[in-house]
Amino acid sequence: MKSAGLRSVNTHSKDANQGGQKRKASDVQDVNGPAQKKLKVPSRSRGPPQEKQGVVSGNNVLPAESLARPAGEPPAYSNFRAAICNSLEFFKQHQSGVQSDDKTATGILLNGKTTPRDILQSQLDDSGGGFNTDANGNYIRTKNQSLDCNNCTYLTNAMEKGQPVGVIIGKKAQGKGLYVNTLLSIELEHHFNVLDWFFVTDIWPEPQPTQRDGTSFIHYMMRLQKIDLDSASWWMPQGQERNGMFAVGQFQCRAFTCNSCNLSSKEIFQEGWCCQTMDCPNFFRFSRYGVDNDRLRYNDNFLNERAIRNSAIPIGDLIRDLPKLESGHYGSEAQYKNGIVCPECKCATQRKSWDGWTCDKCGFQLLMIPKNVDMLKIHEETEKTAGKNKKEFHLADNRILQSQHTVPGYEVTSFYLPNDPKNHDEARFIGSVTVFRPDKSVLERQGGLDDLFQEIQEATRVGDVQLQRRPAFCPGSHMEELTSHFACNMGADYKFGVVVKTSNSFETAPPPIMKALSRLTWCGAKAVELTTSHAHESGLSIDSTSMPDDFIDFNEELILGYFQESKISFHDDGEKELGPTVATLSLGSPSVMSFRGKKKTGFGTQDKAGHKMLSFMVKHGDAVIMHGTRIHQYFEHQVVACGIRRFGLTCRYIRPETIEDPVRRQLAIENGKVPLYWQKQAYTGEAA
Ligand SMILES: O=C(O)CCC(=O)C(=O)O
Repeated sequence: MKSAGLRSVNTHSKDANQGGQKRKASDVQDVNGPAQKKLKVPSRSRGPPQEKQGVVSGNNVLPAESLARPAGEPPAYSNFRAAICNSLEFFKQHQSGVQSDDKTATGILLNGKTTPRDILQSQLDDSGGGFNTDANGNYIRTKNQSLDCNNCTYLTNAMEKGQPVGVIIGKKAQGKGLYVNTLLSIELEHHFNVLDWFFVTDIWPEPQPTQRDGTSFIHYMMRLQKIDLDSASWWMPQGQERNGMFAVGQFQCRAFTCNSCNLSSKEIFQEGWCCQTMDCPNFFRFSRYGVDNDRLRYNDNFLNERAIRNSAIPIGDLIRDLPKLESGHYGSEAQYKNGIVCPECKCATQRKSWDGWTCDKCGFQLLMIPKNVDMLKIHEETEKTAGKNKKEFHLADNRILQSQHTVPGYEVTSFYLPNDPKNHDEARFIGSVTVFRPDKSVLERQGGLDDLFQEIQEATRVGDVQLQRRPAFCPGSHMEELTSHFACNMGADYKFGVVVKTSNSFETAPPPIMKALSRLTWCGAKAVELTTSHAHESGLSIDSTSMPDDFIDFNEELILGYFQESKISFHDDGEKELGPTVATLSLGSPSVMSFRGKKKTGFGTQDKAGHKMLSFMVKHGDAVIMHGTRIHQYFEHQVVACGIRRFGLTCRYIRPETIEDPVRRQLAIENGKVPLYWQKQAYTGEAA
């Protein structure tokens, strides 16, 4: 989708500096009790994107200085669309302009005029929407709009029910770095701004003014009226707060019945009455001769009439209360990943930090450190997930080969992933995925994996492991999206799609991180040994360049923390810096891991990835080892958490010789060294 918000802009703004200022201790609220630690905010996310503002007048763009100051402040705002969508109950659409619940609109986003006749006043919004883009990416109508389209259906249902609809106003790009809202002539300080609650009073079709290419299409328009007619509207220019405020009954718009279709239509245009029933022969025929459809103007009685909302649907809070940890909750249930509206400055802010929220604008902090989850809860979740995933391993492609290995304390299963069918004369298999499933004693004994889960939870609770959500898409732009999971990197730097910056070396890493590294190093080496010897013994045709016989010790660990409903979507670990083995230890809630062929390979198509070829449940304590660089060329994997608290600790080998910058290269070498103390207590498996 070509969208204004997708434009990438400079992040070093005036706001960014304000956002970075030091906070007083009194600004920190702690929903758990007294504050135990300060929140850590990813430095790049402190400031909203910089933008210039202006107003469009005819064909000219006037500078922001020519705009009036608004009469008040929006009840919530943000420069990031995702922050708005995450923080508000009534609007969660990251792409579309209409939010619905049970096919009824609950919120809309207006980015400016979508039809030439769109109007936004103090108590009224008359607008349309729904353009297509032509081959050059220009917004243009290419067909009549149908009342059956999703958004029309949601808005019609909202009109029939008298549903309160929250309205947000945004800005559109009008040139490089210049953003405007063509509906208002006020200076909008923020990119997305909540207006108020409205309700839909009318929906009608109208032929839109002729486009540049000479075409004109029918489009549905809607009229929304502010619910609270008594309060002044913040978006009016200063000094004009009360302009356009009318009472019910003060104006009345006439309606007439069409003598052809027998249906009533309002007299909405100054040019006179016309029938607004689409399939009526009199549709849009004015009794006056020579009315120019391109120059129609709405009738004042239509604009100024105030309707009564007849509905039992309660008007909710525009802004939700700050979250409180409910009793019986652990703090990583899905709702605690929602954003908040800062109580001090009203900036909508996402939860970026494992331990709470820090306002993007003023730095206000709200702590909510997740409580440790016990094993009983994890067992419950595991049983529930196992009930839904009847097969331990789901192989949906017979080109994958499965083998079983005998290892004391573990059930070990390997899957050999096939070569891309496009590579006709090469090896049959290019990589392996090996799952180590520990038995009860490996999990439960002292110092076992159950204990390790408690240790890692504790490390995140006290701040020894600081997990953060980072930008995953469109970093720095209004459409920036954060990862679903929280991450922290230890050892050598791992730079992938999402940059996880760190100075944590293995020297200073907390014990659970080093214990996980030690176990994964053993699992990684064992998986390589088992799969290569099995392949040789069985005469499997494998690509030994992709899956070398030798295992290289890991020098990096990425810790991912997952709340309920968190996931890591389909991706690969194919960075050129990486060694051939990637090993993940799963602690806590179960999850489902899936592999699918990438698009442009013989498993998918030119523009679509293939189906899921291999899926399996990953339980608490399982280690999954991927061995083979070409796995990441042909396949991608995803992991979906099925519970409230999961950690995925993934170790890799970063090849220092691939790091060009000598300082970073040396740092990677130093940070990735395993201290002697930990080398001496390396995990060596379970006794037979
Ligand atoms: O959390 C997990 O189990 C897997 C994480 C992963 O896929 C990755 O770090 O690339």
